[in-house]
Amino acid sequence: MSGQPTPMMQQYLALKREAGDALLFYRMGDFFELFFDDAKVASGVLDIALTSRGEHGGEPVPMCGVPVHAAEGYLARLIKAGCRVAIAEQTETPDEAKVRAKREGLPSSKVLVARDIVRFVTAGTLTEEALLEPRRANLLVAVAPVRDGIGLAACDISTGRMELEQCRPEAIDAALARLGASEVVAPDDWEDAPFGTISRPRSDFRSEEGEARLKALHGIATLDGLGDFTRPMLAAAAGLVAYLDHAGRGKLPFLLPPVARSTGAHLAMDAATRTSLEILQAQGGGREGSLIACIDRCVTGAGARQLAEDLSAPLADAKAIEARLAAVHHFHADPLLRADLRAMLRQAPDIGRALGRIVAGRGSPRDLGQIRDGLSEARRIRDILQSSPDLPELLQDATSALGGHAALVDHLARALVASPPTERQQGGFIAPGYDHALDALRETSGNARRAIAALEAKYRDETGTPSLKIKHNKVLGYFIEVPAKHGDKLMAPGSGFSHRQTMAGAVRFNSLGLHEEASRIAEAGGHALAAEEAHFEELVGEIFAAREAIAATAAALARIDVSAALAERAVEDDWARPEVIDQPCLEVVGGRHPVVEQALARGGERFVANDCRLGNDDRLWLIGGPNMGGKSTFLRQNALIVLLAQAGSYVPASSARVGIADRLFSRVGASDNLARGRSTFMVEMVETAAILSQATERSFVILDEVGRGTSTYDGMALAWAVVEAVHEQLKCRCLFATHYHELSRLADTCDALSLHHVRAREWKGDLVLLHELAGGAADRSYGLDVARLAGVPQPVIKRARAVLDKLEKGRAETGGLAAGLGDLPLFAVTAATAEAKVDGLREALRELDLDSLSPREALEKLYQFKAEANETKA
Ligand SMILES: Nc1ncnc2c1ncn2[C@@H]1O[C@H](COP(=O)(O)OP(=O)(O)OP(=O)(O)O)[C@@H](O)[C@H]1O
Repeated sequence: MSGQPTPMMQQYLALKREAGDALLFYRMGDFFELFFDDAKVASGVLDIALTSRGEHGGEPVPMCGVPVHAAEGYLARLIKAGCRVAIAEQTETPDEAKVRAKREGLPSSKVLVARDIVRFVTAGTLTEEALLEPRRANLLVAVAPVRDGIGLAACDISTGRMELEQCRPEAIDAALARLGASEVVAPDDWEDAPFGTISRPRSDFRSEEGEARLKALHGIATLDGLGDFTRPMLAAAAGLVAYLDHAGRGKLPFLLPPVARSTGAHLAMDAATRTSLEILQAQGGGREGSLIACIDRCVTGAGARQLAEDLSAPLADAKAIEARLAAVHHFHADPLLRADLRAMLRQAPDIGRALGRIVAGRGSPRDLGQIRDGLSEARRIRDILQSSPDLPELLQDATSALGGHAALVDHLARALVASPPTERQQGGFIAPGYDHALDALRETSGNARRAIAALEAKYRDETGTPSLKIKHNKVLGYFIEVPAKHGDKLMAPGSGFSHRQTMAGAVRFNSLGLHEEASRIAEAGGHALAAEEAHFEELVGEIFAAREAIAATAAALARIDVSAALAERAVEDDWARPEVIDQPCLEVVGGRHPVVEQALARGGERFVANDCRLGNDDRLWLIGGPNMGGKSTFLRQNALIVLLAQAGSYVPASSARVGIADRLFSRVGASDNLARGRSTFMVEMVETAAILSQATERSFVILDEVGRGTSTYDGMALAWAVVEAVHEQLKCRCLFATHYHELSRLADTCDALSLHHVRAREWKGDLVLLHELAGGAADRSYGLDVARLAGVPQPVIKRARAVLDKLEKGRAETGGLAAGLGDLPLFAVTAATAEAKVDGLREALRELDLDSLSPREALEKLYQFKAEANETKA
């Protein structure tokens, strides 16, 4: 049909306009249907059939659908694929629609069931257990770039946690990388929005609005008691709450009072550093092979989420780090306590997320049961912690947050059955003995059920039909069924049975007795359900009232789990407690790379431990040696040791003194990380530029073969200049791995730079890589030997050897690539001297009294200045 769209289509199109770019799930009976482009996208992602239904504008309308009962699984796949979904439910039943039609004077055949969007399902606004990963936080972040900075508001609505912070425009990428949000929203006029950001109207991001919403949300007159919130932070909070309001269609999820995250409280790492150190994700994209996969021994999902956060945002404050280390030490020193605690934690359900669902109005009886079990487990944990002597402060604080729920636990324990169901519509979750009226109703329906069973036996006897059965289905309710061949007996007038339905092989009947018992069941069942529903609401209300204390208990359990898990990990591979100090040093004895060590152990190989000693007078190590010799591994293991120590963990070393770093940078020379749209060398240079502009004297930098992505001369020249800049200007701790032997000359001019190499040995003509770090420059690079090890054919190796001999001969004769570089003054020094000379000239000009000069003197002065200026240029 073309021309005027049908009423249904009109309703659909109006809802779709509201849904915007979200896919519209349009409820029709037992299905959610999708139309037009939505249907094409969804059928592609979900791999379900694309059909069509009717016409619109003369064209068939593409359509696909998913059954309502299985919608969660489909939603999960759509969200994972980056889609957002608007759920349009029927907001009245067909009967209600008919009544309405009558009231409005419409023919009942014309009336359409009313529908409305009840919720937007987006990656950042999930609470369903099935859609969330248990060991990963699910963050929604709002970014508010305003005049005095950029505000960020982050929340995990599955647990209610909310944080506000402010950063400078150049630090926004690093902040977003740290948060790793599932969804980012920002004002539509923000030009630097990263790809995938959801645009929202600028008017949503007003700081006054943010302040007002937060006050109203937490019922407080001023935010002063919560922390110091700046204007950009409040603007971001406004944007966040407005988006949640939009997604929940006016129903806000669980939000705890916000915490202000202060800049400088954490070790800053940008996105490239995180990727290169493979903290939460390996280069391949998965968790396998990452740092967290290697160290995570948490026994609860909440603990794993906390650990991921600790590793994403290590601390920069010695006291706070020490507090965490003391907690790990406590469990490290007491294996029995650790084992007991971990066994208990394993039993504890994820109360943080159960609470999130309950407060968001999506809780189930099972969630209530989880709160009951989690809180009572928390009390048992509190008891054993309280009896442990010399509890460090962090654990004392956590312990005190575990209790205080006695009345609630007691109430839940009395009210609920042992394992409450996930569905509340069918009832059956309130324990017997809790409500006598409910027990009586249940007894009535139980009696009636027994009476029905008795009726079945009685009718079999009376009719002489042993195959007679009393059955139940949704449409008919209770009925009597006999095989078709016995149907006539019951059809006979005066039999007491009334015919209801004839099927292919059976006939169905009703009887007065059955009808009476069925009515008793239905009535008692209805009342029982209503009673259970009322109890459910009451219990939810109680939990809601205690939400902040329950969230604090959940956070305390997570912290305890992390501390015990880090202790467990430290014991496994004999890690050491680092000494954390406020000086720019790094002294590691017997350091190891946890991920490489684990991989080697699987193949029965041993990792060779290495030391690292960086301090004020030796802060830049230039590391050479053969390919595959272990340079990258050494660089990274030291960066990971700094990161782990500042996150409050023991470290893979025999001992470590770690001077707190303000920023950590890790750069790997071009050739990896393709698929980024920029040439690899360009990426390398952009990243190097970032280090040169951002690192401070307190930073720790690892640079791995910077310059290798371009021609030898260009690459070496850049590497040279970068090393000089790090040494002369940044003055930070730095490990620099390179294949350019020529750079070793820098040791002559840079006094805080020292040379090191990974050792290799030739044994019976074969190359043996020792993976051992030694002082001094590498003797040669062994590139051809490694190529031979890798299986490059012998003739090619032979030819390469001949070419190499020629090149080396040339080098010996001419002084090589770096000939003449020895006389090159340091660039920073050159720049500084030139600057001083220009200043001198300026000074001389200023002091010159022009009126007292003769023309000849003036000319002489001019010549003199010109000569000095020429000198400066040189
Ligand atoms: N300390 C060590 N002990 C044992 N094996 C090691 C050690 N360090 C590295 N290895 C092994 O050597 C391999 C290569 O190490 P790595 O990538 O660090 O070398 P590289 O010197 O950076 O090489 P290239 O110059 O080719 O990049 C590792 O994958 C690991 O298997």
